[in-house]
Amino acid sequence: TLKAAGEGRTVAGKITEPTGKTDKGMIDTQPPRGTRDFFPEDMRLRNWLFGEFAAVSTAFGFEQFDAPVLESEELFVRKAGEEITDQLYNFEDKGQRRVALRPELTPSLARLVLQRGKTLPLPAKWFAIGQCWRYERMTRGRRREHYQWNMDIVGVSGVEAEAELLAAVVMLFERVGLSSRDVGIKVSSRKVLQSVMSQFGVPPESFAKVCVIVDKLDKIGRVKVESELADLGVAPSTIDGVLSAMSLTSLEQLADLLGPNSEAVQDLTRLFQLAEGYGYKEWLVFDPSVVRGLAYYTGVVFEGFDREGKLRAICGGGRYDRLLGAFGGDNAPMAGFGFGDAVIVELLKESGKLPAPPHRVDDVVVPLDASLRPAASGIASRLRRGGRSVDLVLEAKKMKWAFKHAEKLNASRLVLVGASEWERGNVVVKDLAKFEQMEVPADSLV
Ligand SMILES: Nc1ccc(Br)nc1
Repeated sequence: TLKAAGEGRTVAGKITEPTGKTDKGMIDTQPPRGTRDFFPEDMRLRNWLFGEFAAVSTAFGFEQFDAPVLESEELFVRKAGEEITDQLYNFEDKGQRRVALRPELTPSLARLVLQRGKTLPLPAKWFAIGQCWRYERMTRGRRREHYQWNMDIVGVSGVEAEAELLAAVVMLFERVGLSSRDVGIKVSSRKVLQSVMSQFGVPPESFAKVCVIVDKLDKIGRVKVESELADLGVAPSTIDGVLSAMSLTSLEQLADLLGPNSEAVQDLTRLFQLAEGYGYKEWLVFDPSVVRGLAYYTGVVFEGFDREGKLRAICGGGRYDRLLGAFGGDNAPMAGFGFGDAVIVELLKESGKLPAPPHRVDDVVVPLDASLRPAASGIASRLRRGGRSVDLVLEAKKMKWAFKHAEKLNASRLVLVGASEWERGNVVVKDLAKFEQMEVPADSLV
């Protein structure tokens, strides 16, 4: 007997062996810990969402790329204490190579850009939708994989690149039915932190680590942030300076703190001006507490959030002008974002905006007699070659069953191949939307 168990169904019986076989000799039908199966109904939703991702990227003239899920570990080894590298899904393969399942797509993008080198026409505007992995102790029971949509611009040093990327994020939100009342995008720049830290004499080499620690403020609280910064040798007075800068609420206040000529103020002022031109300024919120947790960001950073504050960041991104240099190449200005497939679905579900794309076909073709199967198959082939999706009934079925089957498949038409009509070279076509039935020459059917 099948019983529903957790998220999937298993044959009755307890798992008795390390291989996961039950005492009934059945394999464990659940996917590996932290991973998901996509049944057809899940796949239809995923295809819809990824279709929206790709449609936005295409609307912005971006080209799609991909790279292996499996990468050399060295691509992701960074010494800034990031969660993403602490949870790297890495291992040694049978050739004693240190490899890892990619936790993000940006280092792979950088590798491909370096591979093309000077032959890559700039600016390059690339997007990808790829599965990314982390290995987290299951104590927290979180997923170990998700799909991430990335858009990146290589070769544009001005915040025009970030403005374009933010426009793409806004377009996605609008296409899936969300407004600036539902979600917003917090925007800041790491140059804020950089300016404050240099005012307090913090050495530049600590910059990435300080950002990673400060990014955890919401998660671990001020006391722990202060102690981790103190472990880095950052004086309490500096911490006060950093944290007070992060509590500013306007660009005017930022200009008072850093001076109107600070790069952070100029970048952000320009960015908000550009947002006005695109018409999405009301989606943006200046929030200097946003630093993002990736070590390689160097400038503007941003993250999408639900205004009810119930969920984790929906997406995140920013400028990272020194990643190619970190890989031993010549630097080029780069900016991009990552947009996961999980939080957005949670948000749409909670807002009652999650679509449930149905399985449907255009036509159901059914031979009403075994001798008419070759004729029915020929009709199905011709309809398919003409671009229609056709469910050809593969077993001997009566008309009543075929009718119910066509309705279940949300078909537009039911094509009945019956002996008497076929003798006249005809078939019966039931239009299931208009509830009409016609006998038509088989050869005329398209
Ligand atoms: N980086 C990363 C990978 C996989 C998941 Br789930 N979350 C974050």
